[in-house]
Amino acid sequence: MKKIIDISQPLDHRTVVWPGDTPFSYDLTWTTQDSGSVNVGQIQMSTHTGTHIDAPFHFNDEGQRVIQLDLDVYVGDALVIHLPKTNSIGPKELDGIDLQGITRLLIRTDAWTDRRVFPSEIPFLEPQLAGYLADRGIRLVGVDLPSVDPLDSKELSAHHQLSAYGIAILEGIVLEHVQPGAYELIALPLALAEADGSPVRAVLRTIRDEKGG
Ligand SMILES: Nc1ccccc1C(=O)C[C@H](N)C(=O)O
Ligand SMILES: [Zn+2]
Ligand SMILES: [Zn+2]
Repeated sequence: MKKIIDISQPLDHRTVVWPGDTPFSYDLTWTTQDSGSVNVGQIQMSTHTGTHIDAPFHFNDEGQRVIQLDLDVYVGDALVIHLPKTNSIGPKELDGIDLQGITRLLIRTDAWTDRRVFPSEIPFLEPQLAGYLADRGIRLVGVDLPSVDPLDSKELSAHHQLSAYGIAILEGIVLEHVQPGAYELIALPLALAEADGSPVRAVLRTIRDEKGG
């Protein structure tokens, strides 16, 4: 059986959000007692909460909204690489990693493992990484961090460069329990027609069948 590894952050009122952004809440609009039959919930959240994807509209007024995104990118073979203790990630950090035939690259930095607090500093993707990845056929990059740019960045160079090269952005994945290697990724956004981003349930499936077929 192919094993499913959950790489999503759980969403509840404790989930840490970008400073100043909408906290996550789940409340019951009706309880079985009120309604006589059902519990019906409502959620309020920022589109950039927990494990999520960015649509280009997040950083570009003319950019694609979530529903316009090509879903192919969010399902398929992915390579998990481990780059701990690095301040930034550029072509140099990927030197020696064979990206031949890789379409989706997930980077485990282990720089945000205490997810009860928003990090004060994170490793970021160097803008020149976008062209390097695109040249090698990468169409999605995922990070175990709340952003691909430095937290205080207003230019969002990595976001813009990745988007310019047609590379999709997946943020806030949980990889500390994942060994580097090849997997199948599934991280589909909701069919949000207007949104700039979407929470995803991100999972990895092991490629090779484990014992028991
Ligand atoms: N929620 C925010 C509120 C204000 C300013 C930025 C954010 C972000 O989410 C940026 C981050 N690079 C992101 O794409 O998730
Ligand atoms: Zn985001
Ligand atoms: Zn982002």
